[in-house]
Amino acid sequence: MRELDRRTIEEVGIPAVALMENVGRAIAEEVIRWCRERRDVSSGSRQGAGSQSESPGDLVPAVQGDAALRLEEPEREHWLVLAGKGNNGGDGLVAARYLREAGMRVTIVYAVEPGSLTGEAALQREAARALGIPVLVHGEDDVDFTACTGIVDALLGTGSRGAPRGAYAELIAAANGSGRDIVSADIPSGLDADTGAVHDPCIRARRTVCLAFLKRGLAQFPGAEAAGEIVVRAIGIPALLCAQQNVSTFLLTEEVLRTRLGVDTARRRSPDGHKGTYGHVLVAAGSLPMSGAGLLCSRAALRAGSGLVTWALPGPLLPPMAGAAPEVMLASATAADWHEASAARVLELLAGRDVLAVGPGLGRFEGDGRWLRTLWEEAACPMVVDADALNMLAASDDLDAWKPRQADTVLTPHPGEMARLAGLSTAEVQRDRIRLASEYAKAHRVTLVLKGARTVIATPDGDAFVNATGSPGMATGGAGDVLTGIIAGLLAQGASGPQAAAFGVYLHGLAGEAAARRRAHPASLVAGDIIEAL
Ligand SMILES: NC(=O)C1=CN([C@@H]2O[C@H](COP(=O)(O)OP(=O)(O)OC[C@H]3O[C@@H](n4cnc5c(N)ncnc54)[C@H](OP(=O)(O)O)[C@@H]3O)[C@@H](O)[C@H]2O)[C@@H](O)CC1
Ligand SMILES: [K+]
Repeated sequence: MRELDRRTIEEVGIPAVALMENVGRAIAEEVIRWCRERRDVSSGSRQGAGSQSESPGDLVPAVQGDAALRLEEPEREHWLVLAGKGNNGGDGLVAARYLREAGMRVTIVYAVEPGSLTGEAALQREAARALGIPVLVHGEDDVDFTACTGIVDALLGTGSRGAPRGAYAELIAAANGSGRDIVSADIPSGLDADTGAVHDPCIRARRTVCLAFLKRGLAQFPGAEAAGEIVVRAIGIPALLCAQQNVSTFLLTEEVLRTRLGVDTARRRSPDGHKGTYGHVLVAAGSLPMSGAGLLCSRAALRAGSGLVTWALPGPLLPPMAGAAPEVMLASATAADWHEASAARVLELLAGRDVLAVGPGLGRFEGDGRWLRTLWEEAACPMVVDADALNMLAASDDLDAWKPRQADTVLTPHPGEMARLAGLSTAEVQRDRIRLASEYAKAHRVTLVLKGARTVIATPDGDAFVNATGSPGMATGGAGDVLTGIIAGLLAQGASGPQAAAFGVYLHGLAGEAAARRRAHPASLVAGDIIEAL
């Protein structure tokens, strides 16, 4: 983003102050829209909008036009604009001007002595002064947060480094403690825009007006939560430059699925297709205490469209599982529990089948690292590796010594499994999910699905996709087994590893949302509901 700003100003010649004017106006429009929605909600004329949002991090569409700056009885509003010394502060000063023009009461609160503002921010300081907008300076004047109806946070933007210091930290804490609604300019001050890490303190915004493009830190938790609703507003960066910029991180939308990944999201089935047209998944999963994992995975593969699914499982599980899902074929992979030599039988069962999904509910057993290595090296088809199979991978000394796989490989770790794979703590994994997933995927030539709210899909070529579909109700046992089945089902129909992983995660989330809507409360969602909602 900073490079695009720079090129717009230096190479195209659009002055920084012109961009800042667009930015400040966009922020003012979104503040006014916030005021309107808040009034609608409190008067009961509209429900579920604006301040009623229960989904922090949701992207909401922008509304523009001349009417966007009109508010009835604007004098009922008194907003404080907290301004830092950099360009983010300058954005806030422009917004203050537009809000004042709209008839609202506005007070600028400088974090630093206003004389220390430089560049475009200093120009805006003079414009605000010329218009007589009231000013307070932190440290010199008392700032009464209880006297305002809302706060614009223009303290720190993409130029911020580390935890907010001094006056910035004090103003952030006071703003959060005021209980007033906060609208942030670009990012909530105190957020790391790259990783989504939330410093102490960090603004807790109701709405964030993100400029030009969604910043990675807003697409990831906990950053998404600090941002509240997110509105992305154009600021005048030419499309030509955007196209030239080598962007490799994307929010996963249907458009991105189509254009960046080449997924045909509206694909029809051919009228003369038959079950063999749509592939055959072999699921190697399940053990006595966790047989359901294999069942969920197999059923999900069918619901995702795989023509046939065979579930390879320990022989003693066959009788109880027969009839549990009549559409799934069962095959005995071993006479008793899983053991090292049963890998050969799984390979045998793979003959004539198109995809291997391995891991859900397997448990750990003697020689399981060698068991997995045999499948990894010998299975010539695409493979999804999940759950205990990931732990086997993590426990094996050196993945790089294994024979490289000839077909696509998709790994689907949750943060704990990722931590074991990467030799880090779970907290370290969560601190910078996109970077970590990308590095692992590139280094090991796999597609990596790092699960959790805002799942990251990283491809061997270095692209990363952040998924925004899903429901908190999906935090339930078996949801991961369902995802593995969906991805395997898509692979069976000819999708590549990155296509199947990204489209699979996207669909899994949509199905979870649909399933959650059918319940009175998302907490009662169970994994099987996701399969039924597909
Ligand atoms: N480029 C453009 O033309 C456009 C940019 N735009 C806008 O500009 C924003 C980026 O602006 P920016 O680069 O001026 O940095 P910004 O975030 O305002 O603050 C940096 C200042 O804060 C300070 N500081 C840093 N860390 C700190 C900390 N932890 N705790 C305390 N202080 C800290 C640091 O001061 P220092 O410590 O270095 O003296 C520095 O002076 C961007 O997000 C968008 O809103 C748009 O208008 C479009 C056009
Ligand atoms: K900000």
